[in-house]
Order: sequence, then structure tokens, then C-alpha cells
Amino acid sequence: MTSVRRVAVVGGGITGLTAAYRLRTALGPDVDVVVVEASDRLGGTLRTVRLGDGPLDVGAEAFIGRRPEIPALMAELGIADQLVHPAGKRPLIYSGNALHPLPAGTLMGIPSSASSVVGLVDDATRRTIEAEPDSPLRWEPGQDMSVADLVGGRFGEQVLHRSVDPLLGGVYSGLSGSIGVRAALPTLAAALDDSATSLTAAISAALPPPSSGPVFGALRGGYGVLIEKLVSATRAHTMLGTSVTSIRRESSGWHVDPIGSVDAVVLAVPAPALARILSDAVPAAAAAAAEIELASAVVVAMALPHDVALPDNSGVLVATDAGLETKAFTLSSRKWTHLAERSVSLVRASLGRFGDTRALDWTDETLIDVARQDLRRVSGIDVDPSASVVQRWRGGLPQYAPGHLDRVAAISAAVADVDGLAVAGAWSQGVGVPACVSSATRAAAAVCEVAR
Ligand SMILES: Cc1c2[nH]c(c1CCC(=O)O)Cc1[nH]c(c(CCC(=O)O)c1C)Cc1[nH]c(c(CCC(=O)O)c1C)Cc1[nH]c(c(C)c1CCC(=O)O)C2
Repeated sequence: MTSVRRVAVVGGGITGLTAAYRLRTALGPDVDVVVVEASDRLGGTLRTVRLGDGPLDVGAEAFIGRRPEIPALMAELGIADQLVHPAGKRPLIYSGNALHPLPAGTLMGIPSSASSVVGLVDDATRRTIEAEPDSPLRWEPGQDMSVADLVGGRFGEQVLHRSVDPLLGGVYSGLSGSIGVRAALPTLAAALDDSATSLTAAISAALPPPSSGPVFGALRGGYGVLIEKLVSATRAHTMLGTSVTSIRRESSGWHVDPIGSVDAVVLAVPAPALARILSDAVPAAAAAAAEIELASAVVVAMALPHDVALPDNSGVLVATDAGLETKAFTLSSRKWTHLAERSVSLVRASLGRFGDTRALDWTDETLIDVARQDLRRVSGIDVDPSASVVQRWRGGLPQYAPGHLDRVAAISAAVADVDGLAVAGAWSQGVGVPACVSSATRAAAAVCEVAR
């Protein structure tokens, strides 16, 4: 490719918008950068609405603070002053009709000793965990299995329902049965490969040093500020409500159906869409992408009276055997100091885990009612929100299931040798916003490599 005139980015979420911005920066002002988005808005799973007297994120609301990508991108775009950090409060787990501190000394809720989960699980489970090092562990180096298959038999179902599932719900909207050890817990897979003699020993070896717990960052005005800045800095030609159905090679570049000829294309779409678009052009990548499944969720954001006596914690993760529809509450006004200053108390209830999409079909009225009743169950607080916003996320989060890394490797390998095509998204390097930005940066660089 000698002179690049037109490039397409398919998908207008944070991945696609970052890729478009990188392409603009690398290729200069004269190239036509086209962003094609199937829905009627940009931002994907980032969305900031007004609730009460100011902005609130109703999609992703934070990023892991120790990752550099988002602060670096904010600085590049001149919005470094938007960076905020949480108040440092701890989350809770709701289980057995009571609130418990989130267990310490666990890896994604998997305890390294029974003492971590005392109070959360019964005595029989405690004894099961204590006896675990005595039963031989069989693990072939390189193998993979679901977190439930590894942990359920050795530590018991209560550990899954009350500790592991709540945390996997709070990262992937997933469950221990839908998430694989190797992709989600790489340090645990490494300890097992390294012939740990028990799960207890493997978890102890895999735990991060205690001080490195995740500190989150966010934007004072919400992720919408980042999306707007990316859009204005990129000056792309944006096509909303347009579903790309396929791409096909042309003598130079690609034909992207339905937008026409381009010199290069970045596909920044969820895995099922990637599978459809690549089914003719790169069938091996399409086949691997088709195996990646998604979880759906609904966020009900509520404005409550300012003086409501919420627990003094960042949020509440709900055990899967607790009998609630809500999987997590984010007590936004407690979690973030910049939101504590508002005239209302902001709470987000999140419903829906992998395999359970019922909440998507409920009316707003029902969802708000369920969120309110569940909040009463966990906190005793029963108030009518003065305002609320319901956001449905159909297929919002990819499941890093057993074998996920092999599927990602297969997609990457199949696309690597194809000129002028790159892929990126939450399925590839991690579900967090920093990982999406990183995958977008890589994809844009891969396409520019060819453009030079
Ligand atoms: C994509 C993502 C999420 N959460 C996270 C990511 C990024 C992962 C990455 O970059 O690799 C990060 C996260 N979230 C949580 C943890 C574990 C924290 C710990 O061990 O202390 C981690 C590392 C728990 C949580 N995660 C959440 C809570 C509850 C609110 C709070 O206390 O902050 C907790 C304790 C909230 C959360 N957060 C998420 C969901 C789906 C939910 C459920 C509720 C909702 O949809 O809003 C998504």
C-alpha cells in the first residue's frame, strides 16, 4: 500500500475510537478515517448520563489504576485534570441475609486458607478447605478448565457461590462455570503448571503481594468526557446505525460491505460480530471468534436522598445463593469522593450474569422496582429514587472461558499475515478499558506498518 487515502474502523466503542484516533495521528490530516457503528451512538459500553445534578457512568465506571493506558491517553488529549481516584473504602459481600467484608487473602475470591472465608461459609466447608492439601492434585501442565471445576470439588460449592462467583460477577459479569483458569487467573495457572501439590499451595504461590490491591481511577465528568475528546481529536467520518456484514479483498485494500472500498480496516467489534464479518475473508479467525460467548447485564442507576444511610463501603457483591436478582451494587457516592459532593446519593444496581438474560426483557419500571427491593434486602434502606436511569447492556462482556487464550491466539495468527487488516477489542487482551485501549493501539500500529 503506497498512499493511504481511506481507512475504516468498524465499531465505535472505546476500542474503535482509540484505533481511529491512533490512525489519525499516524496517517495525518488528509486521510479519510471512517468509523462505522451498528448502534445509534458512539462509546460502546462506556456511557455517561445526567442523573440528579450531574454526570454518572452507567457502563464501565473505572479502570485499574496501576495500568498506564488511560491516564496516558487522557494526558495526550489534554484532559489529565479529569483524573480522580476512589475514597479507598472496601466492598462487601451479601450472603446468608447478612453483609460480610470482602474476604482478604484470596485470588478472585479463591481463598488461600479457610481463615479468609470464616463467617462466609459453614463449618463443613471450612474443614473441607483445611483438608484440601491432603488430597493429591492432578493437573497436566498447559491444561485448562473452568474455575468452578478446579475450585468446586476441592473447596466446596459455598466457596464458589459466596466468594468466587460474586467476584467473577464483578469483573466479567461471569460465573465460575463460564470463566477459565488460564485466561482469568494466569498466575494460578502458572503455579499449577509449576506442579503445585494442592490448590491451597497454588493459590498461596499465585497471590499478588498484599500491597498491590487494585486502586481504581475514573474521570470526574465520566467516561463521556474521554469519548468526546477522542471523537473531536480524530475528526472521523462517522456512520451510525450501519452494520458491516462482511469484508473482502480487493486488488489494493478491502471492500467493506456496505461502506465500499478502503485501503485498510480495523475491526473493533465484539467477538460474535467479528465472526460474522470475517466468515468469508478469514474463516479460521471467524471460527475461533464464534466460540467466544458474551454476558449481558442491566445497570439501574438511582438518585437517592443525600442523607440516606448507605453502608460506608464502595459497593456490595451478591452471592449467587442469596436469592437476589441484583448481582452487585456500586455505592457510587461512597466509592468516589467527587460523587460524594453531589446533592443526591448515587447507587448503581447491576443485574444479569452469564447465561441469565431475563433482566434485559423486563420493563424499566420492573427493573427499578427490583433494584429498590434488593437494595432494601441488603441495606435495610427503603426509599423511592428521585430519579433513575436504566441501561441494558446486551452482550456487554466477553467470557474468558476455558481455552480462551487458544482462541485469541488462533484469531491473531489467522489475521497476522493479512495485509491491511487488524482486529481488537475486549475479547483480545482483557476486558478492562485499559486493555481495550492497548489492543486498539496495537491494531492501529499493525495497519500503519503496512501503510508505510
Ligand atoms: C471490566 C471490569 C469490571 N471490574 C473490573 C474490571 C477490569 C478488569 C481488568 O481490567 O482486567 C475490575 C475489578 N472489579 C473488582 C475487582 C476485584 C477487587 C478486589 O479483589 O478487591 C477487580 C479487579 C470487584 C468489583 N467489581 C464491582 C464491585 C462492586 C462495586 C465496588 O465496590 O466497587 C466490586 C467489589 C463492580 C463491577 N465491575 C465490573 C462489573 C461487571 C461489576 C458489577 C457491577 C456493575 O455492572 O457495575 C466490571
